[in-house]
Amino acid sequence: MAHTLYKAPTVEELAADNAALRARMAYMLEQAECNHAIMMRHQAFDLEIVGAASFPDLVGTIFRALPVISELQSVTLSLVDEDADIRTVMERLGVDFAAFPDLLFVRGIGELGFDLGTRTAQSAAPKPLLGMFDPAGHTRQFPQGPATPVARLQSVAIVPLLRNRRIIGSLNLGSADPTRFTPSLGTDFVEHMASIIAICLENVISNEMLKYIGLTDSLTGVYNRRYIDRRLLEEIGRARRQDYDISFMYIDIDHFKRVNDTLGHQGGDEVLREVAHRIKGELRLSDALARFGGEEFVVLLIDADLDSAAFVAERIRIAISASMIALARGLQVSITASVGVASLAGASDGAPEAAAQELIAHADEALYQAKAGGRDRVVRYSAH
Ligand SMILES: Nc1nc2c(ncn2[C@@H]2O[C@H](COP(=O)(O)OP(=O)(O)OP(=O)(O)O)[C@@H](O)[C@H]2O)c(=O)[nH]1
Repeated sequence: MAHTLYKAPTVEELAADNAALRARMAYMLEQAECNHAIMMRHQAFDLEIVGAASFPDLVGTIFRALPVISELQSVTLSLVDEDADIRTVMERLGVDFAAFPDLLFVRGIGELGFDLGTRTAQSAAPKPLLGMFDPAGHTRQFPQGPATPVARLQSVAIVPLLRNRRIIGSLNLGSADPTRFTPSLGTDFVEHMASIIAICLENVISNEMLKYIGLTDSLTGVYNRRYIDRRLLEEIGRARRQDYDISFMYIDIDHFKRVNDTLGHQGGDEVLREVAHRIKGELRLSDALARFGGEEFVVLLIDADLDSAAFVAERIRIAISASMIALARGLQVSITASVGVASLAGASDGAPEAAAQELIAHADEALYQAKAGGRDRVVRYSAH
């Protein structure tokens, strides 16, 4: 009978095994700690983006934090903005897109790079595209620029941003590690991250849209009274702190009732839109134009005393009356406007709310005098 001889390991062998096991355990522990740290960083990131109060706040956080916590060389976002509504509204709300070179807009989902086939509302959502970076094929997601060192990218993940199966854009992740994103890799993690980003994006975009709608006049697209009331208080505070003057003007179309009576309400609306356009053409970017309702426009001029405001008012009056306004049905109409101007220097030094009311009342009084004096003129407020 053959015996298998069992040879007891030597003490040295046991010690070596032991050391190898310990090293392996230490490595696994280190990996677990590392994964835990990554998870915690991602949780903190999720919390931060969920708490973002505005669109610039959200995209700023994504571009600042995601490359760091995910150890990526490039993170960009492509947003579907078919009619450029998102871009227009954000610009109107003061978002500086130059600060976000990694924020990209596309006109349709076809431009995102996913294989959509004949996509219907019932189609399955597209999956993330993981693979080697292709300098020719990925220029749309990773445009060359100082902020996006494309040359160093080796592998990329293009992850769809989905809201209720609707594709709102893509999250584009670029790594210098060729093995970071490979087609065989699981996509649960990046899909989860993209779903949180998509929810946050949709939320802030709808909030900004609501903010915009709440502060603008739907007929002419200029600001409304709520905006001016708020802005005036801020500007009065700033003007007093920095010791400059601000002015306010009321612009009222003359005999607008006649315009409406002869051209109809729709014709009147067209005139209002064109007048808003002409006034805007005479203003600086820092000035604010609003419709206070009816045929009354107001302008808030920053860093302008009564003299310069009256000068601008005269330019506006001429721009309104200088040429006929062409209407959709081939008709033309000639109109004039009366303007009342007042400045903060002419108001008392009370609380900003009282000063704002006084400034508006002074401009209104000057407007009344312009109407009483024969219309088509500018009158500056002066205390009697
Ligand atoms: N088309 C149009 N008309 C409006 C709108 N809001 C107010 N109006 C009209 O504006 C006219 C204002 O008329 P009035 O306040 O009597 O003044 P006016 O005819 O402009 O005369 P003066 O201001 O004294 O020169 C009215 O006919 C309103 O119906 C609007 O949103 N669209």
